[in-house]
Order: sequence, then C-alpha cells, then structure tokens
Amino acid sequence: MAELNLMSLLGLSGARDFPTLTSASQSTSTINPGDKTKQARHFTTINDVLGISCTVSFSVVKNVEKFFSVVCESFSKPSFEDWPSCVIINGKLSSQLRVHNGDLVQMQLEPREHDHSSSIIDFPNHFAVVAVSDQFAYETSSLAEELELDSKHVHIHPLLWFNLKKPCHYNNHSCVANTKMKIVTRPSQHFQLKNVPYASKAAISLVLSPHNNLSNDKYDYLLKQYFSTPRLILFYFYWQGFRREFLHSNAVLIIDNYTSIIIFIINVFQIRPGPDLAGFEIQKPAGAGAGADFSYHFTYVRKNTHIYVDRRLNPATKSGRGRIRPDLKKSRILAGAGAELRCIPNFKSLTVELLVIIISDMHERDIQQHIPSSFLLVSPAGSGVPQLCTALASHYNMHLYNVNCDMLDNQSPSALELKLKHIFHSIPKCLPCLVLFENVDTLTNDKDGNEDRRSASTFSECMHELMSKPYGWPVVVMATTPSIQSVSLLLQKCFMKIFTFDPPSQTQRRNFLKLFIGDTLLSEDVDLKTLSMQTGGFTFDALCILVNLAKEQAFYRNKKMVEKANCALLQVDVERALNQLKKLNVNFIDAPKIPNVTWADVGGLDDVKRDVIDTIQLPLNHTDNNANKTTPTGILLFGPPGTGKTLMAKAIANECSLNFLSVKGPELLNMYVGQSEENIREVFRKARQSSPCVIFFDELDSLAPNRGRTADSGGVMDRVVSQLLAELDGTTKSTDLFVIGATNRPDLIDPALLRPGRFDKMLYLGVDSSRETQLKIINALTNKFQIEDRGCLQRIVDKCPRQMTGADFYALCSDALISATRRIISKIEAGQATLDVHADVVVTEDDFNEALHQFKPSLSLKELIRYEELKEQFCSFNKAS
Ligand SMILES: Nc1ncnc2c1ncn2[C@@H]1O[C@H](COP(=O)(O)OP(=O)(O)OP(=O)(O)O)[C@@H](O)[C@H]1O
Repeated sequence: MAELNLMSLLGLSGARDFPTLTSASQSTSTINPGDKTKQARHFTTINDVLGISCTVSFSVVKNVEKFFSVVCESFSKPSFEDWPSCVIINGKLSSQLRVHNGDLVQMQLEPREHDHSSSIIDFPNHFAVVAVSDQFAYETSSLAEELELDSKHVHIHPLLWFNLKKPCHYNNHSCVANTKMKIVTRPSQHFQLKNVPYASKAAISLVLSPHNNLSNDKYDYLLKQYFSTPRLILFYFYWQGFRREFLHSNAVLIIDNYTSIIIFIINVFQIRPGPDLAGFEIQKPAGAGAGADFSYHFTYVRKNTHIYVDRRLNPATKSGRGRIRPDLKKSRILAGAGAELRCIPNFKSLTVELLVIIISDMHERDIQQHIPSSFLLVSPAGSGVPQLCTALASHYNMHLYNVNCDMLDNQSPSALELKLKHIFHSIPKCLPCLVLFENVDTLTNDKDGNEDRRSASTFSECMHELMSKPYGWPVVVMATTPSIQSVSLLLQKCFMKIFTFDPPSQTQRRNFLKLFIGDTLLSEDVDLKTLSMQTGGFTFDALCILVNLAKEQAFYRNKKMVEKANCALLQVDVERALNQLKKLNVNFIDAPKIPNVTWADVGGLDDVKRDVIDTIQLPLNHTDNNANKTTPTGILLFGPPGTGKTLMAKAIANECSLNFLSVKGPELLNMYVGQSEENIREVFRKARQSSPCVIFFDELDSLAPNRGRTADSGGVMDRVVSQLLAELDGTTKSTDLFVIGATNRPDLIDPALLRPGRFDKMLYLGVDSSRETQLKIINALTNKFQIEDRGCLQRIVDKCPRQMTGADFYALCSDALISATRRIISKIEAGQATLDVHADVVVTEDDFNEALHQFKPSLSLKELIRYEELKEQFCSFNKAS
C-alpha cells in the first residue's frame, strides 16, 4: 500500500466547523455522549421506522452555478458546498413533510406505469439533504424564467438525478417528464446534517479506468481541491455512471476539466465524533458489501481528516462478484433485457442479437476459461456502433475503452506504432474491458495512402498478445470499418468474426424514431410510419439529429411555454427538421425519395395503370391478408422511346408510397474488374437501406444483354448479368423491395431475367393513336400551364400526327410555352407591356400552332411497326409465363 499522507497537500489548518444550514424552526438535539446504542439507532434503522412519505414532481437544475448561487443567498455562511446531495423544496412542502433545512431524507424515483423495465431493477434509494427555499415562488420573475424553474417542483442537482436513475436512463434528461419522486422523511430529529460526524481517517482508492490515467501529482491536486471544503460522503452510494458498476460503497466523483470522470472509493476507518457525539469507531473492511453492516449512512471527510491513498481498485472486484450477473440467463438477456439493452441500436437485428449472445455466453463461462473475443463490425458511419458498444459495456459492467483510429497520430509509422503499443499496454489495467477501435481501416494505409504494413503488423502482434494471455477478466475487442475491402487481410485476420451491419430497415427506423422521441408528446398529425418511410437512407445518428432538430423547432415555437419538456412535436416541426437536415447533409439528397409524379401526370396508358394497380398497389395496401407475398418482384416496361416508361415508374412509386431509386444501366458499368458487380450490389444495398423502395433500371438492355453473345473481353457483361440475377433472386423474399426495368429492346435482354420470380410482368407502353388518349396526354402535360382557352387543345390534337409519343407532346407543349414567352418579351421590348415577374405566361392557340408548324415526330411509321411486332412477341411471352 503506497501510503501518501495528503495532510501536507491538503493543508494543516484547524478543523472547520460543520457546514450548518440555519432555520428558525430547526430543533436542537441533545444526546447523551455515552449512549452509543441510542445514537446508532438514529442512523441505522432507516427502513424500520416509517416517516412521512410524499410523492412529488421534480425538475433537474440546468444552470447549476446560477441556481445554487441564488439559493445560497437564503442560507447563512459558511455556504453549504454539498449541493449535489441536496434537494431544494419550497416552504409549503417542507411543512407538509415536517422537514427543515439540513434534515436528511430518503429519495427514490417512482416507476412510471408504462415503464416495463422497472420490474427488472428497482430505482436505487438515495439520501439527500433538505434545503428549503422560496426563491422561485414567483414563476413570472425573470430569474425563474431564465432558470426554467417554478415553485411546483422540487429541484435536484443533475448529479443526484444521475444517481437516482437506472442505468438505462443515463443518456439524457428526457426521463424527467412524467417521472415522480418519492421522498420519505425520518421522524428522528437527529437525522440531520448537523449531526453527521466526520471521519478521522479515510483511505482513498482510485478506480481503474481507461480514462483515469493522470499522474499521481494530478490526483493529489484533484483530491486537495475536492476536500478543501468538508464533503458529505454517503455510504450505500450507488454509483451508476461508471460503466454500470454498482459500487456498493461510498465513492467520490471528481470531474476534471480535461479528463472525464474520476472516481475515488473512500474507506472510512474511523469516525470521529461531532461536538456533542460520543467517540465512535467503525472499522470498515475494504471491499464492497461491507457497507451493509455500517451503522452510519453519512460522514464528513474534510481538511483535518487523515487521508491516504490506498491501492487502485478494479471496479469489478469491488462488486465482490466474479461474474457481473451470474444469474442472468441468455434467454433473459434477449427477452427481458429491455431495462438496458433497449438503448442498443439495431437491437432487433440479427447481428446485434448474435453479438449479445456471444458476449453473454462469455460471461456465463467460468472466467478462467474465458475465450478471447474480437469482432470486426462492418458498418456505415453513423450506424450507432459506439452506442451499441456503450450499451453492451454498460450491460456487462465493463469499461469501454474507445480508440478512434482516425485521431491517432500517423505522422510517422514509428509514432503510430508507439501509440498502438501504449494503448494495448493500458488495456490490462482496466479489465473487464470492451475495447472499441473505430475506423480500424485507417491503420491499413499511411497518410499518403500507401499501404502501411508496419502499423497493421504492430496491431496484429498486440492483438495476438492481448488475446493469448489469461487475465481472469473478459476482454472484448471490437473494431469498426465502413467497408471490408478497405481493411487489409492482415488486420482482418486479427478478428474472430466479422459482422456486417445492415442499414436500418423501415421498421428499425421507426423504432429508433420512437426511442429518440422518448417522452416528448407527439401531435396526432405526426405519422411515424410515413416519417420512417421518408427517412430512407438515414442512419442511426441521422435519425437522432432529426428528432433533436424537430424538438428544437418545437421549443422555439413554444418558447413561452413553461413546461418545455412537454411541448408536443407537430408535423410542421418534423417537416422543418427534415428540410434542415437535408440542407445540412448532402448525402441525404442522394438518398431515394418518394417522387412527386402522380397518376394525374400520366396521360392515357389506362391499361398499364390498371395492371399496375392490380399487381402492386392492391396487394401492398392489403398486407393483412398476406397477399403481398404474391406480389411480383419485377415489372418490365417496354416500348418505343418517350412513351412514359420513366414517368410511369415514378407514378407507381408515388402512388404506392415507395422510395424511388433510379439507375441507368450504363452508369453501373465500370472498366475495373469486379467493380460493375460491386456497383450492382451497392444499388440493392442502398435500396434495402431505404426500403420500402423501388429500383428503376432504365435502359436495362445495356446492363443485362443476352449472355454469351456480347463481344466484351473477359465476359464482364456475363458476370454483371449473373450478379443482377443473384440480387433479383434475393429480393424475392423481401416484401418491401420492388424492381422496375425499362427498355426499348426487350429482345436484347438475357431471357433468364424474364423468368418468373424476376421481371415476370411485362407491360407494353406504346403510341396510342386515338385522339381521346392524345388529348389526355396533352391535358396532363399542360395542367400547370395558363392557357387562354383550354378548348383549343382538342383542335390542336386533331392536327397532330398519329404516331406522336408522350415525349413528342412534351416537346410540343414546351415549344408553345417558349413561343408564348418570346411573344411577351417582344411586347415588353416594344413598350406595349410592362415587366411583371409574378404574372403567368398565358399560352394561346397560336403558340401551339406555331410550335406544331415546326414539329417533327420522333418515331417513323416503320419504327412503330417494328415495336408493335415486339409487343406481339413479348406480350404472348407474358401470357405464356
Ligand atoms: N403518357 C404520358 N403522359 C404525360 N406525359 C408523358 C407521357 N409519356 C411521356 N410523357 C412525357 O415525356 C417525357 C419523357 O418520358 P419518359 O422519360 O417517361 O419516356 P421513356 O419511355 O422513359 O423514354 P426512354 O425510353 O427514352 O427512356 C416525360 O417527362 C413526360 O413529360
């Protein structure tokens, strides 16, 4: 034991008085100094004598410094420094509870009705010091408004809130809403702050952690700072923030400016009596659980307490249990783990379930037979892997050692090598440990992009060493990479198993949205199903940002509301947040969206529309009768160019509320070996990420020509077709992924693609020569135009050639619009009209006639006949299949 007398560091000045809070009604107590039993009884039997109990709403103080400086004004000096152990109540509640300043109360959060996790772990009990203040009685005061306070609530320090919560509630304040707290008072008048004795001697042990890596001097300095004022130390202190370790003891938390949280465990060996208390000695053996035999619940550690630094502790040993949750069976972990694991992203996905099983299995085994575990997680950025690891580490009471390989200094290979060695060297000091190497692929290449074998082999050696030693405590190493190709084989071999994270599906996105929205009220117009559909391609992080932005919008809208935690999210907030996010991140712009083309924009093609409704829309809308399982995977639209194949595919996506991912065949072809196949895989991956989604392959003939007939060297096209077939077969099982192909030449497409189960529905989009259909098309195209006389459209159509396609009509209409615009400009130039930017351009019959005069149809009659022949050939094929 390295004894270090901190007396010199802490200063040897005389004992400070107990901090006392004054109150007019505070009663004074007299205890016979010799009556040890009587005195002990006041502090021991916390549960045997029932005091007054009261359930209250509470709020967590946000601006801590300001708040307590204001509250301090109501108390006499010396000011009380233990605000983190304090509960601030108003005068009315204090008389109801019959408590005064400085009284001690027992506190516990009340489980909410819908909180299913509450049956698994009870909220911890905690003690707090009462401070009575009516400073915030005037809710309208600017101070109360600034501090977001009101007199209805009891106020607590964030640290106390932190200690009152369950492990799963660690991340934010959201659980405050609708949560109540029970305060139980003790009838004893001695259950007061002023009666708390102080310790004459305390041993301090630092809890080992990857983050506690300061020099001894720094620790001494922090302790000196911390104990420069008397500190109230609570026994039975449940410390839940520290990787879910329940330190059943008294612990001191010090938040350092530039490291994170440092925890010291204090073992008090002797408690010196207070002014009117008898001498009392308590031997507290090291180790957890011993606190249960303690007579006191509180003590002061202060300047003249003899403090020395004891050994460093492993938090797991402190729990007194070899394995963290020996009784937790695998099945329970997966079934009832909601308490903590509900925070895990993608929990429902197979990957995470596997991970959980593997890690829990590791804990089920005797630790001596511990199997080293190392996993490589292939996951796109923002998919929530750090949150997953945090939750797993929390669940299994392990330290989380997070290393972002991007941030490692790779100025020179030797510097990087040293850094890696240092990291691996420090892992055994903080067991049990879950080590997360984020972006491990950066170790594959140096800063100039050349292969860095030195770093990779150092990593591999260190991993080998780490995994081969029996430490007696579990070590789990996880590493992330956005793509497996970017990790060298040497690095890949370091890991036992490679997991690939699928992007969140629509249901998962919906679950994440629910998780992030938490207790915030949702107005009825917000439909999470639609929102999860609109957020195709969004990662875990993106969804979290989206919800936060929406909450921010709601906050600004309700700026004047007092209970901000309850301000409901409206559809308008969500929409604004969505737009804001899309502007912030261009990546989402690429993500498939629902197009805004409706059936009304498609003129004619009534047969095709009817077919589509029967084959896709009806089964999709009636999912309950399992009809969607019979929905065809793919539809092939074929016909002459410009007949509205793309338009029709977009309308299908819109009408069936599907995201639309458009791909032009040639775009996917690449000169590098294997890249074209990879591009196809990527398209399907992206579509699955945005499901429900429709992939539209335009010019399919160029992507999937007849195999064996193309003259490319190396059979690239054959491999592309095979890859496409494989992916199409994969989508057959998926009920929310559709494929639509478009081509002018179905005869050039590999027949394997037209087999049932692939593009099994072929729809011909041809040229309809009837005047009625042509009028429908021109009407659809001009429905946003300002036309002088809509009746003229019929006359125009009558003059049009019979073989005009939709695209021809589009060209005619835009020519007419250009002609109308030109006419107006010349009028302005001639001074006959004034420029009014807001005025619509009115198209006249003359404009159409002028456009028609110069018009030439894109299809010749000969070509049309050829397409009709193709129609005959393939529509009979359709029927046959
Ligand atoms: N039936 C229709 N109703 C309204 N507009 C149409 C129709 N058909 C085509 N159009 C117009 O023609 C334009 C081009 O059509 P689209 O791109 O859908 O044709 P396509 O058959 O996919 O052509 P390609 O085979 O050359 O790719 C559309 O943007 C639309 O404005």
